[in-house]
Amino acid sequence: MTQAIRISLNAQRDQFTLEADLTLPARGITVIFGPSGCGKTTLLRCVAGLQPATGELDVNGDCWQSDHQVLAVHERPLAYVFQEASLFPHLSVQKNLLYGFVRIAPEHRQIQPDQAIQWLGLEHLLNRKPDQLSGGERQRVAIARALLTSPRLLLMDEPLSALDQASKRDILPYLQRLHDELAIPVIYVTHSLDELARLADYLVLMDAGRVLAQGPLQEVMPRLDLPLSRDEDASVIVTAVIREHDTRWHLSRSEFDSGSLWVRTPPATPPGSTIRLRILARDVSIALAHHPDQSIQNLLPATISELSGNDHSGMAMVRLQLNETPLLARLTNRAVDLLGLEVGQSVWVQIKAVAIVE
Ligand SMILES: Nc1ncnc2c1ncn2[C@@H]1O[C@H](COP(=O)(O)OP(=O)(O)OP(=O)(O)O)[C@@H](O)[C@H]1O
Repeated sequence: MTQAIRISLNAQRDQFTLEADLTLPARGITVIFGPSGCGKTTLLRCVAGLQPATGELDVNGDCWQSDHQVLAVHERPLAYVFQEASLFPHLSVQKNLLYGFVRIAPEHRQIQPDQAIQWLGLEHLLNRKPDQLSGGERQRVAIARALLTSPRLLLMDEPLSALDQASKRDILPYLQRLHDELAIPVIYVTHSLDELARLADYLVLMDAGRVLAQGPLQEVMPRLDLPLSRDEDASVIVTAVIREHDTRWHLSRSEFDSGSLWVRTPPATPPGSTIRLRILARDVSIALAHHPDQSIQNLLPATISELSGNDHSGMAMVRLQLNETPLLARLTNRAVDLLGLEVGQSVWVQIKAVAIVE
């Protein structure tokens, strides 16, 4: 049995055509990213069976759609979380949570209420009614309720977009927890590069109804041929392990495939903890020689693997390899010229800031 999500769906609505050919991992969070109107919601709706599409859909070995059969919406074991939580207003949080759960046969229940309540931090909210919750709390209840239906696939369509910045910040750690704890695959639509950087294991970039690129986050983000690398916040994601703390300066040494980086000590991360780092292209600078000043931190040897100038903006993007790990650096075209940078050259990169995103 193939453990993957195979989506090969075409749909047409008025002038808009969706052509999606995707193979997504059997578990983890796949983020669908692209400009407004590119078809992200249409894709989710076709997967859910809410919108007619032709083609094939196979979810971890179960056929949901083929030339011979098309499962109706209610026959697809999935859950859908929308921008606005649609909870039953007259039921308490607890009753909202149990609504779907009790309708699942006990032998098909993959997640127990206590587990979902703990993951989403709902213990103190169980007796409240939805109108006594904040927007972020309502959305956490909606996610827990969706999980308790034990879906084979969880679809999330911009679940944070209706929330203010503070509520988004509060809810993200709960979503991040789902990476490790949840065996159910998630397809997550967002406009936000920040959510993408924090949540995605696998990334699908869409444009005008088509798939521009798909692959593991670490492979897609550094690609210079894709629009993400031209974004003001272009960045790469690096997974690292905390090795030691410098308690005097509140810094920690984190080790990744290709070296070490000092980062601000994240809370509750004993040595051995895995963290996800986001390194923005604008925070990376390039030097031709090792600087003798030992106080400079996060200076690493690298090789230039690709260069792309942009005459219009005057800025260039440089792709570098630190052994196994790709990195992006945004420089002015003038700096590229002054330094005489070219592909294959060995240089030093200084990483001026590293954000811990998980
Ligand atoms: N009910 C509808 N009838 C006709 N066309 C529609 C309908 N809903 C959406 N569309 C069109 O389908 C295209 C894709 O829309 P969709 O909502 O899937 O995009 P999206 O990427 O999710 O956008 P956004 O990020 O703005 O939510 C758009 O061109 C849109 O105008």
